[in-house]
Amino acid sequence: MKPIVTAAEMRAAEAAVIGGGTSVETLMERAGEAIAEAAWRYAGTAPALILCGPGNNGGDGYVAGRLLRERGVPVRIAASAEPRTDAARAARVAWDGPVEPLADARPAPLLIDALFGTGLTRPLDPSLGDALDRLAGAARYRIAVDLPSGVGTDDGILLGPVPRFDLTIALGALKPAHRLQPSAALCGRVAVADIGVPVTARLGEVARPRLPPPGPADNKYSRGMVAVIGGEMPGAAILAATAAQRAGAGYVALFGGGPGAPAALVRKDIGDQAALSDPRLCAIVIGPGLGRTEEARAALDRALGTGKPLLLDADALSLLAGRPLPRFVAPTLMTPHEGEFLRLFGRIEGSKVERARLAAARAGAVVLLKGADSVIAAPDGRAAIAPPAPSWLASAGTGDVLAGIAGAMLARGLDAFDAGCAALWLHGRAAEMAGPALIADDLAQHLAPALAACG
Ligand SMILES: NC(=O)C1=CN([C@@H]2O[C@H](COP(=O)(O)OP(=O)(O)OC[C@H]3O[C@@H](n4cnc5c(N)ncnc54)[C@H](O)[C@@H]3O)[C@@H](O)[C@H]2O)[C@@H](O)CC1
Ligand SMILES: Nc1ncnc2c1ncn2[C@@H]1O[C@H](COP(=O)(O)OP(=O)(O)O)[C@@H](O)[C@H]1O
Ligand SMILES: [K+]
Repeated sequence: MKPIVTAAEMRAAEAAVIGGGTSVETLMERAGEAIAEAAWRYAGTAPALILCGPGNNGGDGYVAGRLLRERGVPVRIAASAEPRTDAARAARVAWDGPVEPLADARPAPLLIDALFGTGLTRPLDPSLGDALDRLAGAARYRIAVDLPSGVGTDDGILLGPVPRFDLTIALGALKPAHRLQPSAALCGRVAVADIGVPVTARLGEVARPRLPPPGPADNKYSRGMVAVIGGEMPGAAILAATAAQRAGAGYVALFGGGPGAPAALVRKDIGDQAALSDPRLCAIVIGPGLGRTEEARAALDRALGTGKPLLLDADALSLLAGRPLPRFVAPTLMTPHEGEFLRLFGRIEGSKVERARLAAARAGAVVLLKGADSVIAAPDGRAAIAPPAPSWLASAGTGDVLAGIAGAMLARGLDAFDAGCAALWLHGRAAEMAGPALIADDLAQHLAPALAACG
């Protein structure tokens, strides 16, 4: 997993490197080199305007300006304030060109935003925000140093209006704001620059899972047997069941549910307790299309009573809301969207990562909080953010598909956190391949190549 570090973790990592004998100036020089290199590759010799703030983010900007100029790029620098750190002051002195006041700066084809990075603590002064917006709007290429100025590093909120960038150079490591909305959408492409600062993080980006294909010793049961419990809306359960099949489960049984499913789907009666207790059954997916009737509640209680690994989604989550959560005896993965999350856990303050973490600890289950920036957290503190996925996923039924994939991952023996991570990756990859205007049904047919990439 690529590490994702908070501002405090990044500061601690930098302090450790500095304590080991590397100067801040050296780190700033490396950051400036990375920015100059990226700008050169991206915009060539297009004239640049670099906006420098008072901290080390601004310092990175002065270094990048000097190095771009050495490459023959016409560079102008505009500052919002005098440098306030020793390293930024030194970088300012080493820049031998003029520094314009930001308010009067004229735009240039390439805009590099080095106003604020991880040190931003309060909303931008409106005049500063206006200047950034004006200059970014008039530029052809927009690059942010570390972060777009005006975003909250750890929660991705916008502390004022923030323009859209084409490229963001994340220094040392990804920060939550590069992956959490709304800021993630404003970063453009995010490139991580190695500045020689090793980081340790409690959070990561969901990575491609290792899912080896079946071997000669496998049979349909050993590959994972999944039960999907149907209900009032049969389409949703069929989407989940088909996804479980295409995500590699060897045997998928649909309990209840209507017509139109693949012939390979084994059909069971909704109340078939013996089949649900089959010792070969490795995971139960319940919620998509379940409904909230008394029959649905009874089906949920039966599933909870089996003590088997569970994927709880949609109506199963709504049925659990408003009463104390049961104590889950087997690995359990909950996949709420924001509405279901609110119903289940009430209002929780903090970033999406903190909210998912707290909910997981409270539930004693892994919580995968869906959205354009899906976050997964385990009760033991593990947490990850999904890589960006196509917004075409905002389409009815795609969550049912995710639930089915996750059921297959649980059934193949992954723990609930790893199962959720693997499902997120496969789901996103299948969506990329399905392309524009995808519908949930399309995702299943793209799971095969996604899965093949994980072998
Ligand atoms: N510390 C280090 O060793 C390194 C830091 N690097 C860069 O340094 C950045 C962090 O530097 P800093 O901690 O100096 O922080 P920033 O440069 O992000 O900004 C901090 C400064 O802005 C002021 N400030 C905060 N919010 C403000 C607001 N709304 N309006 C006006 N002023 C405001 C603070 O009082 C402080 O003076 C990183 O994002 C990265 O770009 C890199 O140079 C690599 C090495
Ligand atoms: N704008 C978006 N960008 C990327 N993924 C999204 C976006 N909106 C929703 N998704 C994903 O699509 C799925 C929708 O699931 P859900 O809300 O449960 O819908 P449904 O119940 O109709 O299946 C989730 O996996 C979610 O993360
Ligand atoms: K910046």
